[in-house]
Amino acid sequence: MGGTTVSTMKQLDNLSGLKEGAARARRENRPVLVSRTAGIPSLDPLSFFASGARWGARNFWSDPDRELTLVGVGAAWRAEAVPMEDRYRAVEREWEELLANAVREPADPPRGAGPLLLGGFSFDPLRTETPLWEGFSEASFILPRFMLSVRKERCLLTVNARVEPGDDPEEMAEALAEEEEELIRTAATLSVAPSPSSYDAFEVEPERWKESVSEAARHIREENLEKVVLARELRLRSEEPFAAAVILKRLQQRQPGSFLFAMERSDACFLGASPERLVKKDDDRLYSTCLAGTAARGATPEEDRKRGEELLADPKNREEHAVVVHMIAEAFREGCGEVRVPDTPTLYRVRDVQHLFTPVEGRSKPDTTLLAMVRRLHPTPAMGGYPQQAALDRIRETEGMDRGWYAAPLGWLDFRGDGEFICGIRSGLLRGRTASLFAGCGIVGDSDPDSEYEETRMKFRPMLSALGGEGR
Ligand SMILES: C=C(O[C@H]1C=CC=C(C(=O)O)[C@@H]1O)C(=O)O
Ligand SMILES: [Mg+2]
Repeated sequence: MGGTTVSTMKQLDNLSGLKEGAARARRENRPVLVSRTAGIPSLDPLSFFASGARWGARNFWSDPDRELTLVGVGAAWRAEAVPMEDRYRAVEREWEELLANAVREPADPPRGAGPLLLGGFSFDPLRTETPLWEGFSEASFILPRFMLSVRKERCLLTVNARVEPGDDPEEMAEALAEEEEELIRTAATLSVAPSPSSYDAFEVEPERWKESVSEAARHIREENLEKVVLARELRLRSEEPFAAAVILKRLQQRQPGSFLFAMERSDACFLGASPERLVKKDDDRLYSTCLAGTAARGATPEEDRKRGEELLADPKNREEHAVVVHMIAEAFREGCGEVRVPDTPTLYRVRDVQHLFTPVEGRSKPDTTLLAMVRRLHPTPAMGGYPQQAALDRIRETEGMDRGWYAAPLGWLDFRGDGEFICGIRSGLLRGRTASLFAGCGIVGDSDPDSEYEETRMKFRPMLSALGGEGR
């Protein structure tokens, strides 16, 4: 089959939905979303991501088992919420409104395909905004123009378009078919190969950070605060611009067991390999994970096991962890029935560290939406502290940096209301030749500043290694 025939067929596919959408838009005198999903030959998600540079607004998402990978390119529609309103509800409402009169082909696309938003919220809508995070607003979700979904080796392409009253469906179908053809042709031939790169790194006020840890620990001993997470920043500069696709490739190779994410907003990209799920919704099932309490990996299997056992028995880390389990279990009991929480944590090991781990599950009550659960949970004591408000006040007072989207809820939400959000840790913000990496630690009453500092060093490693090429 020749190239012309293929693109003509695609155009026709798009056309029927777009015609229906255009008629509906005219009739109702408002924009209509037209979304078409179809199987395509196998494509490498990272090649698709790299090929999408021209369209911008790229979003990458992959779960820890690599069962589902989503790559969005370009924006057919955006939901952005202003700080003063309930940002979770605002995004939900705009999404529901857009979906209400949408045309879907097929009507019931498989999980992880069809109309789906990718994006995130900032950590703290009351933060003092700095230029560092320009483009990353308090809520920013994108419905991609083109989205590749890879699920159990199967590739699907979703094409989304917003049809305004008066738009010409034939013109739109032609433009979409041309872009789609270019995107897929480039992705099929391009391969993302990491080349060695180098950078200079400097720590932003490490001594001041240690002092803030001592001060926070004192507060916890003396006042009505149980735990607070304090983070710090590492700033890097390279000769060449940092390339998100290459860094994702290294993260993919080196960080099995972690979610991979990349979210591009204007000329910057926030990306990372986070082991921490905030909440996942699959029909009426809800899942969260409590991940808090950290130790190094061992150089040998015996040493690794020994460190894991010590972590499981360590009172300071168990306390850090227990506060998280208590809060997440509580939030689940409010939003769900049949909540299941194991009594004791186990270990979750990723390349550079091991954590205490407790999974939490429940069945959502009929009116419990995914974003309602995000609102209930964020920030958990693994990202903020406990009690929540007192911890946020302490962070604003002592951390002295704009967290932006670091440690914030990032994820996806589909047209059924299913989706998944993670906590945006083990992450960094790329902008041209500079990168800012972030890492934080749960501080409790007997936290020691030097060991917390060492813990942040370990937590920087996944990103440092991914930014710097082989052997780091
Ligand atoms: C806040 C971070 O980690 C959290 C997640 C797991 C373990 C943590 C800890 O042991 O302190 C932190 O609460 C980070 O990596 O930046
Ligand atoms: Mg810790």
